[in-house]
Amino acid sequence: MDDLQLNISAAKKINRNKKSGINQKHASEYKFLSKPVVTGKIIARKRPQNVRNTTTFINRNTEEPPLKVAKVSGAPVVKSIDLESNLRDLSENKGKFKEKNYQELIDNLQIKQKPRSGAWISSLFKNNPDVPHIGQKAVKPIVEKVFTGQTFIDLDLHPHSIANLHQNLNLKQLMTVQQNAIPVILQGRDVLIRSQTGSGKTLAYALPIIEGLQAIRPKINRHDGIKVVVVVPTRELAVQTYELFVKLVKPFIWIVPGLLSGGQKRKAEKARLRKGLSILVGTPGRINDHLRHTHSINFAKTGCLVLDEADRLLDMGYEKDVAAIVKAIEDHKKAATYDPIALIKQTVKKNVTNDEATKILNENVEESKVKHYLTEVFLSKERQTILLSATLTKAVENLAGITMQDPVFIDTSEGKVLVADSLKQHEVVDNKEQNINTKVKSDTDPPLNNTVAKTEEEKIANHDTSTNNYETRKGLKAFKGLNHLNLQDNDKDKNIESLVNVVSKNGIDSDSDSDYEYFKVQKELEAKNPKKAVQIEETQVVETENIFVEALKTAVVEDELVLPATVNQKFLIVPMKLRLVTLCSLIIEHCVLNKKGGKMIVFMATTEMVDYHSELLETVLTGKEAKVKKKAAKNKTANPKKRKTNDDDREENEHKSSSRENSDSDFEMEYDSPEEGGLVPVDLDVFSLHGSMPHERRMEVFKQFRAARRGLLICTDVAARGLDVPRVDLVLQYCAPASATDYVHRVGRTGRAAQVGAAILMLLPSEAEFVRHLEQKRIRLRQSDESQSLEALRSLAPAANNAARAAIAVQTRLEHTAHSHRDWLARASRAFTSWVRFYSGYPREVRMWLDARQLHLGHAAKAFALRETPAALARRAKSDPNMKKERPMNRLTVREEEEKKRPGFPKVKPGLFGHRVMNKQSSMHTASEFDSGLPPVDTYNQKKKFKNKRSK
Ligand SMILES: Nc1ncnc2c1ncn2[C@@H]1O[C@H](COP(=O)(O)OP(=O)(O)OP(=O)(O)O)[C@@H](O)[C@H]1O
Repeated sequence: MDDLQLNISAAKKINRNKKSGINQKHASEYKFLSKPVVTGKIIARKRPQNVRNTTTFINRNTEEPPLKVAKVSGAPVVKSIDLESNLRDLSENKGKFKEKNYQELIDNLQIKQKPRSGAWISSLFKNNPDVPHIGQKAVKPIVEKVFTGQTFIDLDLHPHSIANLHQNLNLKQLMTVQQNAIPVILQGRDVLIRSQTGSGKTLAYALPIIEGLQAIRPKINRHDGIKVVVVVPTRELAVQTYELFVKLVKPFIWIVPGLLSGGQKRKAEKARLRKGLSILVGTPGRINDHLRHTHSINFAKTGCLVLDEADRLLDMGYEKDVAAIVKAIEDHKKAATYDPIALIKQTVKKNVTNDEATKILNENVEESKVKHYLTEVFLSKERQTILLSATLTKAVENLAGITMQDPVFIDTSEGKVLVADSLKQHEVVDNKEQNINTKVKSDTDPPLNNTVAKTEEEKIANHDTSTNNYETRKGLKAFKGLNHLNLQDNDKDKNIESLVNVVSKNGIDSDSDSDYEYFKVQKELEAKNPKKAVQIEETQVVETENIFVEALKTAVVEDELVLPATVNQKFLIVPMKLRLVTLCSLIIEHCVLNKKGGKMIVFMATTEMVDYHSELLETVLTGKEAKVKKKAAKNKTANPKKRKTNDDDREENEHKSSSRENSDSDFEMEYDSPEEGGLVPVDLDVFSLHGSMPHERRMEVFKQFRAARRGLLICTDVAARGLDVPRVDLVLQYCAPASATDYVHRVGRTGRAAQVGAAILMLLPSEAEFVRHLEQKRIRLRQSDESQSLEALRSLAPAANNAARAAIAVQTRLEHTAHSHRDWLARASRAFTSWVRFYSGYPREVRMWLDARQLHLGHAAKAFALRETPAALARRAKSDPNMKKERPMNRLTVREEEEKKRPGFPKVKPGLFGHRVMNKQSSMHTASEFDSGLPPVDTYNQKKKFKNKRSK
């Protein structure tokens, strides 16, 4: 609306100058009109003032210095008269427009005013809300010790592995999670690991897996089938994990890791699968796609399933794919006939008799007994499951209940180093049974819980850290010396027996021991007879209640979050209109002025925001704009004029006129001397990453940013999980995260492996209390001084004599760039609209602090360098065919109708955890991370058919 007002004034001035040529008033007296509120009411009030000023305009001198005059940006005079008369109509007939949408009329008028180039009244520092200084509460953050002081030699590992770690990975000391997890994984146990970001979880599971595989005799080869499946949520993490496996198998070249995360066509991946892999690393969508469409993928020999970032994998969008993978492993293993003699004969690959094969088997069993039980798991029909994350959710608890047997829970936070072993259940249950028995005898005996609490296991479950270290872990001691397979077999038999008993009692035949079958049966029972179903639940509770469950439940309920102590966490409260310039300032300060060369990650809410901001910031800060303009000019001369629609013509003309104007200076209205608004380009590498980018580009960006010594990465939450980019020393959350968990993972991209890092959370004044939410989760942040936040811009606009003027110069340039072409404007509007949508979709848990109703959308538009009203922007977005309207789903691999029918994990877990589990809504509203990245198979076949037809 500023612009509207400004152009009206200018239009009048020109008309009247033409008529009279008399000057009575200086132009500067009317150039800084106060900003009217964007409502019809205000305009109606303002209008008579302009009418009264008519005489002054008539008497204006035509020879006013050009620098002081607002530019009309190519808008023809006739247009201005139309506008003027329209406005008069509006104001004078205000009462008569009842049935029309008054706001829309204004917006339409405003749209006709495009483009708003040239002179501009900056309101960057006007009408901003006060920045609250909320201080900080005394929060004692949970601290996790990263290194233990012990070395890899202290573990029972192959000497080649240790040498490889020293020489090729330069790793010597053990991290806490590695020290605790490696021995347990080597035992072949199912493990759930929680440990802070950057604490070395990947090596904690990869190293023992390689150890278990290399010990198999005769040596495995790639034709022996997929022994290990590692599922991770993003393609970048898949590449990273695969690369670690490649490094770890160097001394054991017969183990072949493989990657299924895109980058290649389905055909190439199929060929790789046919050739054979020992370890498969991939994203859920991609693996699932091959499960559906590639015959050579088979999990019959899979002895180990790893779900990294388990809580993320259970978000909506991934859950069904993960469920399908777990089911496939179970089904393939069930269908396979386990014949060790046949396996030996196949592996040895020469004609051996059965006796010889038995001899080899016995020798190898002897050999493997000396080593790890994990090796035996690989040779059996069993499966080890490893779940990992820095944060736990109820969905993970649920998954643990479904997929794990006798699991161990390892939590390395705050000296707890909790290792809760479910095998203690038998003792606990025994105690309970004893108590129940005693209770029958005497009602005066102490209650059950009191008795059990005295046991060692209960101490562990209650997080009694005094006795709870690695040495005193009863679970492991209890397990030592026992054959894992025997234990599992016994337990399993018991469980199956009880299940089958219950099931047959209820008249349903099932010989299945799979969790899925169990739940299918359970659901059917529930539907038939709810009471009987409850009976199963109760039976299960008594059988399986154990310290693992207790410890996990406590961890999920407490939901306290751990972040590396080496990260300096701050929050910065910035009024909406100043957000974009503050972002520029922080980037300059960190990536340009920092002599050491900073590497920074900026998290934004949507893919459109990432695209737009990375382009805009690169253009404005590095002076790329000039180069682009030159290129565009060249193209224009080279390309013959195309036929255009009326609309196109209009926009083209407007664009031309704006370019003409901008050839003088962009900042005449802001400064006495035009050069004050000039920006000095800086040397900055800008990268962008989000889930909707073409796969090759994504990988390229990821690898380039990893290798870069300095630079800026603007990304969505797709980069928030697991990515290990060296030397990232600042993480800026430009948009508030959707949960405290997301906050932790974003911050976790810095301060990895005990390195120093910093994290800034940028909040609006209305969002300030979000910090309290984080403090409740034991996250400590300090408030940053906002008065200093624009200082760095002075190096960008050296002629500006203070930070505020520099900010105005930068904002003006940003706005100018955003309005320099209709493509820019379309991109900006898309970004703005996607952000508004994102904002109104914050999960309920955080909506009280991140409340869309508190937003001033007019100010928000300014933060996107836009000059239009939110209504006009919304209309533009509505008519924009490129604007994504729906949340992405796994639409490339699975059709929508199919998707609805696909079973996920059961939502209600009877027994162990006994409550309803709702998976958290994914925060990646606009990312297509869930896609496998492969085209639908039908299209592929159709193409083939089409080609065949044509060739005939
Ligand atoms: N023993 C070790 N000594 C030194 N550095 C290590 C050691 N183990 C792992 N690292 C390094 O620590 C960094 C973080 O490791 P990793 O990516 O496995 O962390 P993470 O716990 O999986 O993090 P996130 O939760 O973010 O996924 C990596 O750069 C890795 O090379």
